[in-house]
Formats: sequence, C-alpha cells, structure tokens
Amino acid sequence: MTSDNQKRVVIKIGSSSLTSLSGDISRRKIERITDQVAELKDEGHEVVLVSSGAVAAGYRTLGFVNRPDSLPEKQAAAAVGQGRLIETYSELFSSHGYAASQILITRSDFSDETRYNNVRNTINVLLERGIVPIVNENDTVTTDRLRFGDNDTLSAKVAGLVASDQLIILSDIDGLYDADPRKTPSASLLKEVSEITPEIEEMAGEPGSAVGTGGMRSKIDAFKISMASGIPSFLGKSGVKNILVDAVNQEAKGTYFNVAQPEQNLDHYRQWIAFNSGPEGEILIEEEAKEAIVNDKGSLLPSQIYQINGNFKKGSVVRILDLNKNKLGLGVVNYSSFDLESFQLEKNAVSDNGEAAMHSDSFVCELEVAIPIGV
Ligand SMILES: Nc1ncnc2c1ncn2[C@@H]1O[C@H](COP(=O)(O)OP(=O)(O)O)[C@@H](O)[C@H]1O
Ligand SMILES: N[C@@H](CCC(=O)OP(=O)(O)O)C(=O)O
Repeated sequence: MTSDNQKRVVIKIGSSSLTSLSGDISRRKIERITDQVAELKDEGHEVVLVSSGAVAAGYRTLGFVNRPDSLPEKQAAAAVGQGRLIETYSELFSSHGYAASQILITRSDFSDETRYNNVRNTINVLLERGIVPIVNENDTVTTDRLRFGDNDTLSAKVAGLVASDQLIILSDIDGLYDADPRKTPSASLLKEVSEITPEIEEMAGEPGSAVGTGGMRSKIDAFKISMASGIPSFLGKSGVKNILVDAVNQEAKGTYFNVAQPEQNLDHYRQWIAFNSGPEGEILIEEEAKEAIVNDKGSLLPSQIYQINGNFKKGSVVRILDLNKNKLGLGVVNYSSFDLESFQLEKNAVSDNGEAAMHSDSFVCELEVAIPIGV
C-alpha cells in the first residue's frame, strides 16, 4: 500500500482483551474488535491482526481451572483454543463480508530468511485480496528455547515484515505509565515516547492479568523493534469505544511511540539480521580494531580477531564483541568458524616468527547492525 489516507496497520490483541473475567473466550469482546477492523477495512485500510488467546480459549476445556504453567499443557490448551478463536473471528468477520485467515508462525520460520520472505509474500497476497490475516505463534510445536514467547514482540516483527505504516498494541491498560500502576497508583500516563531510554525500560513491570504473558516489559521490547524499523506505534486499552479507528487517526487516548530519526531506520535485510536471524556465533575483536569497525564502519580483518566462539558457516550472522564481551553489533561472515580458526592458528604461528600475518586482506565481515537494538 498505501495512500496518505489509507494505511497498512498491524494490530496486536492480548489474551486479556479477548477473554471474560472468568477466563472464557468472550465473543462480545472479539466482536468489538472485528466491528472496528471491518470499519477500518471499509475505509480502505489494510489490517493484519496478531491475536493471542489460543491458550486462554482452550484450557478450561482440558479441565484446568487456571491457565496452566507447563509447556505441554499450554500447547494442548492452544491446540483446542486456536481453532475456537479462528472460528469465532471467521464468523464475525463474515457478518461484515470479510474473510479471515490463519497464519501460525514459529521463531525458526523467522530465523530462516527464505521462510521469512515467504510469510511476507503470503500476507501480501491475502491483503491484496481483501482478506484479514490473523497471526499467532504456532504454540503447539514450539519448544521453550525456540519460542517468541509473547505476541508483543511477534507483532512488532510482523509489522516490520509487512512494512506496516503503524503498529497498534491493545492491552488491558490505556498506555505506558511512568511506573507500574498496580504498585504505584499515582503513576501517570506518558502520552508520547520518541526514544526507549533505560529509564523507560525501568518503568515496565510484569503482566497484570491472569491470562496475559508478556507484561509491559515485552511491550517495550516490541516498541524498540517497531521504532527501529521506522514504524510509528500506539499502546491503548481495548474495550474503549472506537479505540482502533481513533488510534489509526491519531486521536485515541494512549501512548504514541514516534519514530524520531526516520533516516536511521533499519531496512528489511537489517531488520531480519537484528531481530530474527538468531546469531550462530561470536567474534571477540582486539581493542585497537574497535574504533574502525564501530565508528568508521570498516571491515573486520582476520588479524583483528581475538577469539571465535561457536560453530558457524560462511554467511551466518554472528555477534561482534569487545574483549569485555560488550556487544558491539552483528555481522554476516564471509568465512566459517573453521576457516577463521585456522587463520588464527596461522596468525599466531606467523607472529612468533616476527613475519606479517597471512590473510591480512581477507574481509571477515562488516558491522551490519549496531547494538543496542533488541539483540
Ligand atoms: N509502567 C507500566 N505501565 C502500564 N502498565 C504496566 C506497567 N508496568 C506493568 N504494567 C502492567 O502490564 C499489564 C499489561 O500486560 P499484560 O497483562 O501482559 O497484558 P496483555 O494480555 O494485553 O498482553 C497492565 O495491566 C499493567 O498492570
Ligand atoms: N500464543 C499465545 C499468546 C502469548 C501471548 O503473548 O499472550 P498475551 O500476553 O496475552 O498477548 C496464545 O495464543 O495463547
């Protein structure tokens, strides 16, 4: 898309915004969302929903009184609940003449660049055809180690993937407060944030409801990703009349996360490196090399490497660290860890003889993405 008046919007709905107080899926709450999404679509906007709620919609059927804690129990609950959730969305969207579709994603789908691009192509076709993509993590097949874990960061990654014009996260609270309002009732709402500073990060606490998972912390992580990707974002309270339509028009009550320096936005490739690739190794660099690599964006040479950790192939994404293990950034290597280790052996042998290092002109990698950005 899009014209000035018509936006591509990714909207994330948390479990607490889809379930009743007793924990059951609430058709009325979902209807409020589908009514507004239909209104946005009628106005020509493109909408991708990232919807939680699979575990919340399923656990009671399995006989649990509260949301289960163990991964297999949550996965079993999601297996029941995800179908129920999509069935409800489909019925409600079809009453407005729109079709819903289901996209279930795992972290490994996003760490593989080809599959990542495939998801984008699929969503683009669905949007072109007027269908509402409804994304959730594929809970039933994930393992603890390989999960997004929360749909907040997933929604920000999806927003970057589809080059969204706006990310809207709806929760059970009307924005970001300067302290956790449950602990500090006098906390005040921040209406605008243009940079996620360490002070902002400290404001965030744990989830507020029995069904939410990420809390404000994962929302802040999500906004770090969306802002670095150049996507203006909004956090507001679901259930408030017209919240989605008003948020798209910048008129809703909540917190607006603005993009301060659009020229520094990460392009698609660097977004993938920064937030999705999952680095496969580490390279510690010599102190003298830091300035040239970080500030002057120079290429890393074998002689500037102090240590290599992990097994990686040519073309892998690796973390570049200084000698104190501070993260400097991420790079895509031109050599495997095996090759680099053999360069290291040659370098040490050669320097014992006082001769010049071999492979002195072989470029190992450049710093593609500087830290700190979400890695
Ligand atoms: N600084 C803060 N500002 C606003 N809410 C906060 C803050 N710190 C913690 N929270 C809590 O985060 C909750 C929202 O996260 P969560 O329960 O995971 O919701 P969801 O299910 O919508 O993802 C709020 O209800 C609030 O209690
Ligand atoms: N994928 C899980 C949701 C995980 C999640 O982030 O939940 P929430 O904090 O309510 O947005 C589910 O559908 O139950």
